[in-house]
Amino acid sequence: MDAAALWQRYQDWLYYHEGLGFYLDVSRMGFDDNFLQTLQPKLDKAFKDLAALENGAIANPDENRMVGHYWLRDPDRAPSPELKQGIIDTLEKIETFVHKVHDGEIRPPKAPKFTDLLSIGIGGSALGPEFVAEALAPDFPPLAIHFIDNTDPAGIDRILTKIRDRLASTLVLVISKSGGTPEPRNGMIEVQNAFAAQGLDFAKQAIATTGVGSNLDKTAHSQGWIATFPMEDWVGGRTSELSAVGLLPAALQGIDIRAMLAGAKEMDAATRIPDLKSNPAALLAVSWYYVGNGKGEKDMVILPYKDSLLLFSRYLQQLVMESLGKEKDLDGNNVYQGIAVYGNKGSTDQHAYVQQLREGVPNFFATFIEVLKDREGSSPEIDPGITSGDYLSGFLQGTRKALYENNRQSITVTIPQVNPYTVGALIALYERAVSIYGFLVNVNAYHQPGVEAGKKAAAEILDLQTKVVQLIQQEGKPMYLSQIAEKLGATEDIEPIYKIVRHLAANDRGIALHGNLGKPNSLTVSTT
Ligand SMILES: O=P(O)(O)OC[C@H]1O[C@](O)(CO)[C@@H](O)[C@@H]1O
Repeated sequence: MDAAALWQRYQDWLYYHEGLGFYLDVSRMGFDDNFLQTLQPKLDKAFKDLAALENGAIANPDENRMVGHYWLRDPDRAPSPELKQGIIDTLEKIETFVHKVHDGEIRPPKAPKFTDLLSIGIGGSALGPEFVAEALAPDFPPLAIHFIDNTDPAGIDRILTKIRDRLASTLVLVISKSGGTPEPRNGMIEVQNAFAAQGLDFAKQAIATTGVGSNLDKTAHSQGWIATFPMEDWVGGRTSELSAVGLLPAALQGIDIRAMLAGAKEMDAATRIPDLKSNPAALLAVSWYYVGNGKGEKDMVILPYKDSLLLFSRYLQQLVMESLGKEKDLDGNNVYQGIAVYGNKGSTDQHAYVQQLREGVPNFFATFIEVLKDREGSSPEIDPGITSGDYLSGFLQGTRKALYENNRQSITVTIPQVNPYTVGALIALYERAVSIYGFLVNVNAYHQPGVEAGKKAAAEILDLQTKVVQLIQQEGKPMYLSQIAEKLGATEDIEPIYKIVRHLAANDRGIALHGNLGKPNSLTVSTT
């Protein structure tokens, strides 16, 4: 396309939302009218399905659940007065609680005020709060946030070491919808140990956000934690950032959560319009469908040109991949759907992987996130008439152009600045784009059956470990791996047994390996 035609296409397809100061440019995606006409019936159905979802349909049939994250920012849309009141009450509870913490009315037993917030959670119970903290936390927040989002002992130590002198003034927030996920449970127990070691009363410094009646909820109540906040059955983990999961830690850090909700509500209204050109979420979903043939054939590379949006791609990775990455469609056919998401930030990535994007395997499309405002206040000139922000803006334009010239397609999302209002809007935009795309490809975007297989296998490994250790202790003499496997009636598990004992031996856990470490069959295993 020559420059004039491209400029025309840019203007024809440019979406602008005045209230949000938000632009979406899909002109560098190659769809044509023919494609759009063919897709229109599916898109019309997706709009209808989405309207039904918002009205309280069981949009997650496998789990027999409603999907209600859109009600969180517009409680009037909740399908019953009770649900509406629940949303309003939780928001008020969060605000009252946060006010009291900031004022020192709710305070730790051995310090005048809480200074730090330690958030323990994983997946949807971590990625949203992490993204928002990185994007929006003030430089000197009332409570400085730290995250434990794994069961990595060294990672836990790193955080606990960082805050060890302020543990007495640290508020611990355990987030888990199910209240039974191993990683946050392990993190919680390790943090409880750290509190005990300093003679601190964990319960007097702990709060939880979890499903009502979950194990975590019961623990928090029986131990007398300061407070618990509900996570509703109809909010999925990966769409929970604008529920208590994300709002509570955000508010504790001094972030304006009402503005986040208002931005999301505004974007929800814009993305509810059943017309492609007037609906930025539909424009995204249709672009994704086009570029990947409705089968996720191209990866989504997220390139925000703003340091504070660094974690947006990690956040989107779960939102998109856990929602869309499905073996079966809603009719039970094997479809192996999904869109792979990765990214980091520009212009940093230009010096990492943009080389491959421009010239290598063309298996992706890029999404540039552009922020118009460079910084608060004025910028010094780096070259005559040129600032650092001009460079950043120039690099974005340059990379977009260079990719296009080599037939690499891209979308550009433009926001006026990074603030609670625009971040709320971005979250809502992608939540709804995922909903629409899910309907376009006919998958249940709200369950995650594939995660269960790995969890189950891990639990079996831990059971096997207990048996292996008991056997080695009982035998009291070195044994070959094959002997262990045979005695346990687990000959098929010889490889996991080897990995278990190798891990224990590396961690002074009373197990030793003898023989050639490079030849597992030669090894004998004993107690130390
Ligand atoms: O909040 P929970 O129940 O601890 O779950 C954490 C995460 O685990 C998953 O269930 C599976 O990865 C996610 O969907 C969820 O966000």
